[in-house]
Amino acid sequence: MLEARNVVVEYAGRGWRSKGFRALHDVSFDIKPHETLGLVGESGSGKTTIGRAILGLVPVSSGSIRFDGQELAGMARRERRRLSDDIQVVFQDPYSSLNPSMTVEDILVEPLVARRAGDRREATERVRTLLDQVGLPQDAVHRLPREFSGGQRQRIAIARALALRPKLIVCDEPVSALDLSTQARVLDLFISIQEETGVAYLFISHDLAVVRHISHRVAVLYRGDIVEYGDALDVTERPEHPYTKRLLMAAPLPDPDRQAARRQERRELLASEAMA
Ligand SMILES: Nc1ncnc2c1ncn2[C@@H]1O[C@H](COP(=O)(O)OP(=O)(O)OP(=O)(O)O)[C@@H](O)[C@H]1O
Repeated sequence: MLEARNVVVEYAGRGWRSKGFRALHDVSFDIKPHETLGLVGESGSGKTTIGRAILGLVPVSSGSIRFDGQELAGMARRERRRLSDDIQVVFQDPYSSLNPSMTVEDILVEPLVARRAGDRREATERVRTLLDQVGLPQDAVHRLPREFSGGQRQRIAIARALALRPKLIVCDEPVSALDLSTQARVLDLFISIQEETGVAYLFISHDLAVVRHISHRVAVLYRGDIVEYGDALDVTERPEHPYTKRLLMAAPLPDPDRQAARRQERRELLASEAMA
């Protein structure tokens, strides 16, 4: 679905004497329909830059990013706007990514109205479905973002990203600002939404354990280059590149059997909560 080939991104220097900075050197990867590609690397390795290049927020200096066969690099703004129904984003900070003066209903209706996706009644119906999908109560519609916890706000941001039924969501550190138990619940929500809707994710995180939990495949980014790329378990359990080994040593992963058992327990808990 998305093919990035030999992508180079250079940020312009600030002063007339300062040189530009090459944030991505020669980056290639694919995202298949319905899959999660995890992108892991330390701060400054270029993860956000990859997300921004896909979203058209930074220009690609050379190389190609194709989405459903269409070239995104250098695409005109109007065409890009049409595509933005298909590619959505969830950012890290659930406190600044939602307009504080809009109710949840307005936040969720806005993308539908902007794209003329049905009339107001259909939009209201869609909002109900979205709230169900992200596990928020129906009475959330009349409340403001400040009335919700960080995890709940991230659920609102996820509902907004889902509103137009995108094919791909760029998730840029979407659980990093949350405490550990909320992280686990929001990650499971991402997984269950994918099972339900088939949406694909580019899931950006500095945390190898988070990336392993959610990803089918993983790309490891180091100073603007992908140094390791493959099946999530292979990359995270049997890394070949010294940098990935270092990442793993810095943050050892929990025992995979225990992790799988905990994932199953959480699924059962979520299912029983949904039944209740
Ligand atoms: N607008 C900009 N102008 C100049 N340099 C930039 C700009 N944005 C990012 N950079 C530089 O590009 C490199 C990659 O940044 P990027 O934000 O993509 O990294 P990251 O892996 O997402 O890091 P973090 O996890 O800290 O967000 C960094 O060295 C950063 O300083």
